[in-house]
Amino acid sequence: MSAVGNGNNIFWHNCPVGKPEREKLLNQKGCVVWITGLSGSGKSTVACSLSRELYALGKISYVLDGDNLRHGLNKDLGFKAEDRAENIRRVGEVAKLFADAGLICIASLISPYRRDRDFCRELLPEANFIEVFMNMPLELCEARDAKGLYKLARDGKIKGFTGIDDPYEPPLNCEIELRQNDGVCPTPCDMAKQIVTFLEEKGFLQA
Ligand SMILES: Nc1ncnc2c1ncn2[C@@H]1O[C@H](COP(=O)(O)OS(=O)(=O)O)[C@@H](OP(=O)(O)O)[C@H]1O
Ligand SMILES: Nc1ncnc2c1ncn2[C@@H]1O[C@H](COP(=O)(O)OP(=O)(O)O)[C@@H](O)[C@H]1O
Repeated sequence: MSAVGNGNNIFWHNCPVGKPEREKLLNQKGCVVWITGLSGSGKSTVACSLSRELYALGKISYVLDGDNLRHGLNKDLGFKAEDRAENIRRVGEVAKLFADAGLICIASLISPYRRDRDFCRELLPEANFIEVFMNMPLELCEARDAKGLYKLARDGKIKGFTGIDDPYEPPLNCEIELRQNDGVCPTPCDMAKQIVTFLEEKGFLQA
């Protein structure tokens, strides 16, 4: 046992069944696929499509969706920069546990601040954090406006809405960038397959 944490009386207890043993059972490697982008850029859709593609390949994944987590784990948080940072920190820690369990954890959150995303990257072993940038123009996201939130933000009925009157910092170091080709957005299935190809090439889909 070794002493860790902020307090003096906190100890880390090791378990003999570890990540490698679980990965061998599952025949995959645990990792975090972190999908970032504006509201309406297609994060949740790609996350679900990716989970389905992986399932078809016999690989176990779990989706942590920002909207869904705000119904429970993060229901006490709003959208101020500090709240968003705490939201991302918590999800990063949960994602780390899922990856340690051997799962392919797919986190889909706006996660607008580079610093917050980089914090989550640092939580994981090298190369186990795969940042996917949904690089869709604001105009496209706003035209979709699936939840009517852009309209409310434009009408001043929501303050601090990402992309309208709150910042979004695009990644500088992402592993995968998903974008339109000649003004056409690829299908969710095609984008999910692009991520699957990356995971295959990096060896995450075998123990
Ligand atoms: N002010 C403001 N700004 C941005 N988004 C807002 C806001 N208020 C509510 N919503 C809804 O909350 C969803 C984003 O939650 P996240 O947890 O992903 O946000 S963040 O990562 O903490 O920035 C987001 O869902 P997505 O559309 O799936 O991104 C919105 O539905
Ligand atoms: N590749 C795509 N092509 C066309 N429409 C899409 C695509 N991906 C998502 N959409 C649509 O855009 C809207 C927003 O998608 P969603 O996944 O909820 O985005 P986000 O999670 O980033 O807010 C939904 O109505 C969804 O059906």
